[in-house]
Amino acid sequence: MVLKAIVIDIDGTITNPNRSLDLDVAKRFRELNVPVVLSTGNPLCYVHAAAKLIGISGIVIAENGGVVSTGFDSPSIIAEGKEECEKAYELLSQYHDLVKLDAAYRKTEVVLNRDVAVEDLRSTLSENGIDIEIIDTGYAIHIKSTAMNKGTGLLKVAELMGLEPSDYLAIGDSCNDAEMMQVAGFGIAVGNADDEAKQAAKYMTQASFGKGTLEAIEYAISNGLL
Ligand SMILES: O=C(O)COP(=O)(O)O
Ligand SMILES: [Mg+2]
Repeated sequence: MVLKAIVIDIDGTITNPNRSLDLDVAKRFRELNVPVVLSTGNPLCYVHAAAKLIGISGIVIAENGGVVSTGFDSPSIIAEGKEECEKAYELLSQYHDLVKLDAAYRKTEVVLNRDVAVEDLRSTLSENGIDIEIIDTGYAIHIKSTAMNKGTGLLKVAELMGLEPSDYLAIGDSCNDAEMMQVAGFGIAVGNADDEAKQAAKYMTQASFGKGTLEAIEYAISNGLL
């Protein structure tokens, strides 16, 4: 066994196409003898509820690395940058019709409904000389600081768990998983993954969504990685 833990995305990776949790994945996590860390673009309350119900670690990565929780009942590490995201949002909303998501819960990002083209948002920002990242995960558009991502989140999580980032198997489906896969010891993209996630991964499963994750875990075990 080379790897000592799993860090894994939520939407598109442990879910079904309708965003419901794949129950076979939850069951499989409980049988594993390595810790499983959820890593998501969703806010902390969402991922903590998911982790508690699945029955896995309260150490999680939320808001694309902006928020790293040190446990269910312990304080979180919250990155700087919310203010610059709000400024970018104010500017963008002068040119585009935008709908904010989860605004009450977000500590580090501004997140938008996917009814606007990201390329148009990026053009508006660059025309106005604003250096901020805009990503589309397939589930939401995130206005985020360039200083944090799931890869920087994994560095913090590894430190909290007394492990190296290279000790983790990273599994994901989208552009926001790329840095985490690059920092981890081995990255697997599920079959429904976007091009950026596929490029960052060392292996891609045939199956998609939660079934892809089940395949990824079996691949890692049968190849002596887990
Ligand atoms: O928050 C999103 O946009 C997608 O969430 P995910 O990182 O769990 O896939
Ligand atoms: Mg995802």
